[in-house]
Amino acid sequence: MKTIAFDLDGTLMDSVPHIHAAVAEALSELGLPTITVEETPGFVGRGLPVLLERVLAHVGASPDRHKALYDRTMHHYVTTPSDPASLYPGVPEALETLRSAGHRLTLCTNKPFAATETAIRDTGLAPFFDLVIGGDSLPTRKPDPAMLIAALDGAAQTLYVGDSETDCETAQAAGVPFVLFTEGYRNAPPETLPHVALFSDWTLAPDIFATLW
Ligand SMILES: O=C(O)COP(=O)(O)O
Ligand SMILES: [Mg+2]
Repeated sequence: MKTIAFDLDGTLMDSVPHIHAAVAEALSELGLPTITVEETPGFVGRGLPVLLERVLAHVGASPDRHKALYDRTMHHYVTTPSDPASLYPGVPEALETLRSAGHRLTLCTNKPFAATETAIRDTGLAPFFDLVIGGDSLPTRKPDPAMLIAALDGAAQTLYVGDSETDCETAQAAGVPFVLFTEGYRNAPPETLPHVALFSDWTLAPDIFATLW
């Protein structure tokens, strides 16, 4: 049995439309300029507090608006349903195959825990995971390794599957083999991120992972 930890946004789910909707609604309520869907991936990856710091700087608003923006964004984040169609094709089938093979699956995401719970409930992913660590579950977030260490829970044989520089740095810091999903919200070319494997198609993931042990 292996323990495989997964990132969520940009790895299992194309969550940018959902994140954008929550942030844009909150910006509008606060009377601030908005952001586009196209700009949104550039803000994602280091958790919601950092995302909103980046958004405030981008729209030219004062950092003093951060708490109000955080509270309103969280409200929309947890009350706006996530669409199961936002899962990358083949994700539920791949997780099912990995579970059936006896592996333990966990989630290690910088998305706030409450928003993670609603997203995995709405998209039907919740039953696959033995453990969920969100971006506010611990005092630190990725790329600090503490979240990933907690998500792997002392397992001897592990993998971390993620889409971004943040995930790669986290895996390196934790000493965990990193598998890169290439279709998420990465800025740098794949070859610049150390990885034991990479893939772009979830239907191939279980077979690719099986070559790693
Ligand atoms: O919320 C974020 O900033 C990114 O979330 P992730 O860690 O699931 O990619
Ligand atoms: Mg991600």
